[in-house]
This record gives sequence, C-alpha cells and structure tokens, in this order.
Amino acid sequence: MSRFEDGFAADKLFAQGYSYTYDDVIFLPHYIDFSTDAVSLSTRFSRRVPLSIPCVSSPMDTVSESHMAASMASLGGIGIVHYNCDIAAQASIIRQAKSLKHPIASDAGVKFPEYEITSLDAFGPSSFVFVTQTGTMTTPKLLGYVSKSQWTRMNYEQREMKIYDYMKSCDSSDYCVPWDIDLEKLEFVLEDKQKGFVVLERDGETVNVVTKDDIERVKGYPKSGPGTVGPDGEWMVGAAIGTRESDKERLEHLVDAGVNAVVLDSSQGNSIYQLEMIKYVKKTYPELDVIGGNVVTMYQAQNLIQAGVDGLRVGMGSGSICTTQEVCAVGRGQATAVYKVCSIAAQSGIPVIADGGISNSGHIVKALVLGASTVMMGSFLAGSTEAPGGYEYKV
Ligand SMILES: NC(=O)C1=CN([C@@H]2O[C@H](COP(=O)(O)OP(=O)(O)OC[C@H]3O[C@@H](n4cnc5c(N)ncnc54)[C@H](O)[C@@H]3O)[C@@H](O)[C@H]2O)C=CC1
Ligand SMILES: O=c1[nH]c(=O)c2[nH+]cn([C@@H]3O[C@H](COP(=O)(O)O)[C@@H](O)[C@H]3O)c2[nH]1
Ligand SMILES: [K+]
Repeated sequence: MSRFEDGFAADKLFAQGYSYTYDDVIFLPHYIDFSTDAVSLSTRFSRRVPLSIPCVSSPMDTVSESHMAASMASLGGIGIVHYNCDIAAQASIIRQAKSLKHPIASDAGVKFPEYEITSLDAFGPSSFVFVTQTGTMTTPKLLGYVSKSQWTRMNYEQREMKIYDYMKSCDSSDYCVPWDIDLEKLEFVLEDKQKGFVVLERDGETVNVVTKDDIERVKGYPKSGPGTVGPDGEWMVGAAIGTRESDKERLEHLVDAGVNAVVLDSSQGNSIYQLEMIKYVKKTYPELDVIGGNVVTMYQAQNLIQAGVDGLRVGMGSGSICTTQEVCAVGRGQATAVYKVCSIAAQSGIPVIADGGISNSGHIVKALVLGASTVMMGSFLAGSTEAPGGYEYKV
C-alpha cells in the first residue's frame, strides 16, 4: 500500500499515468501529536550537501548570481549559479558569493564612470551613488562615489559632467574593512568612521559596499538559522554546467573558485552526453557532488543513478516560463514526476530536487510530501528584493 491512506492510493492513481501538477493534488488532514517547533526542515540537497531549509534557487540568469547564492546559503538553502555567461564570469560570481558573508544588497545607486547624474533619482533611497566599471556591484573594483550632499551643491554645468570627472575616491583604509567582519562590528565601524558607508574588501578586491541605511534596514529583520557553510567556513555555492567538452574546462575553473556541487543543466538528462559527464566528474573530482537531470521517469532516473549521480533534478515542462513541452512535445505532470522518481531514488538514498512550478508554500509542502528532498525555484525568486529570512538580494 502506498504512503497515502483513505483511498488516495497514489500508486494506483499515478500508475495510470495521470499527469498531475501540484494544483491537482491535495492531501487530507490527519492527526497532530507534535508542536510546530518540533518540526525540522533539515534535508539534503545532494549526497554530501546538507541544508537546514529545503530551498534551492534555480540556475537562471534572472535568478542566481552572487547575491542570491549568498542569501540562499545564509538562510540555510543553496543557490545554483547559472552558466549563461563565460567561464571567468561564472567563477568570479562563485568567488564573490562565498565572500558575501553579509549578503546585503545595498540600495545605493551603482553607475558606470561615463554616467551623468541629472536628477536625484540616480541615488535611489540612498545618500550615495557608487561607481564601478560595469555599473553593477559584481565587479572587483570600486572606482569612487558621489554623495547626495555633494551633488546637490553642484551647479547645472557641473552636473553635465561625467561622474568620473567629479567622483571622490574611496580606496583608502578610511573606508575599507575586511570582508568577514561581524555585522555588529560593522555597525560600530560605520559609526566610528563617520563616512556613511564602508567598503568590504577581500584580497584587494571589492566584495560589497554597505551604507548606514542598509544596516538599519537589515538589523530589523528576523535572524535566520544556521547558514549552509562548507568545510572552508564559507557559504556553500552550487553551479550549473552543460555536457559538452568545453564544460570540462568550465568545471575546472569552478572547482578552483570553490564550488560545492555541480548541476548538469539539461532539459532531458537521460542522454549519453550526461552519462559521460557524470562519470567524468566522479572520476576527476570524486568528492564533488554532481546532480543529474532533468528527469521525470523512473527509467531516466535509474540510468543516472547507475552512472553515479549524487542527486537528481526532476521536472520537464514544469517551469512557469518553461517551453520544453511545447518545443520537444515531451514532459510529465510535476506531481507525478516527483512521486515516481522519488520512489526509485529512495532505494539508493539519492536526494531529489523538485524543479519548477513552485509558486507558493503549498507547492513546497506537496513536493516534499511526494518525496522530494528540496524544491528548486525560478520565477518565484526572480526579481525578488526580500528573502524570507531577512536578507535582501538582487537578482
Ligand atoms: N524543466 C525544464 O524543462 C528544463 C529546462 N532547462 C533549460 O533548458 C536549457 C538548455 O537545456 P538543453 O537544451 O537540454 O541543453 P543541453 O545542452 O543539455 O542540450 C542541448 C542539445 O545539445 C545536445 N548535446 C548536449 N551535450 C552534447 C554533446 N556533448 N555532444 C553533442 N550534443 C550534445 C543535447 O542532446 C541537446 O540536443 C537549460 O540551460 C535550462 O535553462 C533545463 C532544465 C530543465
Ligand atoms: O524549457 C525551459 N526553458 C527555459 O528557458 C527555462 N528556464 C528555466 N527553466 C526551467 O524552469 C525551472 C524554473 O521554473 P519556475 O520558474 O516555475 O520555478 C528552472 O529551474 C528550469 O528547470 C526553463 N525551461
Ligand atoms: K539556463
């Protein structure tokens, strides 16, 4: 008899190949004999990666870069950095994520050197605009800053200049603090330096900038549980790669950057290409967890388990922006896929990631009850500015 009672015999229902999405499935209430704080959400992302919450951010360029990956780890989950970028960029995103001990996404404006500040909008809610080569915070060098008070004192001609011509430098030790400073100490240093912001630096590279307003904002958030910390004492970070020859070189750079698990990012994982890549990763980096997928049937799953995967990612056509079912004419209802793959993965103790179609906490519960160890989210996180545990992240 399956795990379900009262006539909802999942085996029978799912066995008939019903294609169920999470919204077609609901569970009956049963009996409670425990308190809510007796519930532990701790789980495993893959064989060697434990998590304290069952949440994973998807390897999509609109979802997982350094701030998201650091935030997910700080909350007890994990982020999977996308590979929709060149090898050096993906490696540096991983390095920066591991250095973002405080993944505070400052609300200060960040602009490139040629930008002209024509209105206060450039500052956003903050009192500063910071200048980097690319106009984003994911570059290792802060070129300078402009304060709102300085800008408001400038006349019209001056305001037509490029930021580069009048920004102030901030690479002196007056502004810089070590990347792994404690949050409480950070607050004290901000008071003491009277500069309004500090630059978090690691090995001469800018990791982040934190302003006084940022500290006030983050201080008020509920403290999150133990983060997902690796043996190196830093956040654990995952990354996606493909299954081509060039992905072997990519993987080497990601391992150098300290990646803790690698996800083979294919819409259909049961291919000779993926089986070869799984064997290559296990032979070359035996301690590095490799997650295969995506799969939706027991047959696909069995092949990847035999090849040596440390985790399976389930979902085809389940993503809210997913086009796989349209373009490939294959796929399966997510609830059925999760239930079926989990029934075979459990026999080998392989954790399953339910990937896609998660847009509320009910979906998370359903995926976990159907047997998944974690859920992977894309659109639900894309563009978010508030993490559940109180850290903000930019996507
Ligand atoms: N839920 C879903 O439907 C999912 C969709 N995706 C998305 O789709 C994107 C791309 O997925 P795919 O197109 O499946 O990527 P892919 O790179 O795995 O496959 C693309 C094509 O290249 C072929 N290929 C792969 N490795 C090869 C090799 N070594 N030699 C020769 N041919 C090879 C594959 O057979 C396939 O025809 C992913 O990055 C992801 O964003 C990914 C996972 C799940
Ligand atoms: O066929 C696809 N083309 C795409 O461009 C694409 N982007 C994301 N994905 C997959 O959907 C998952 C995210 O789904 P949600 O947004 O529902 O969380 C992701 O985790 C992926 O598995 C894609 N599938
Ligand atoms: K992708």
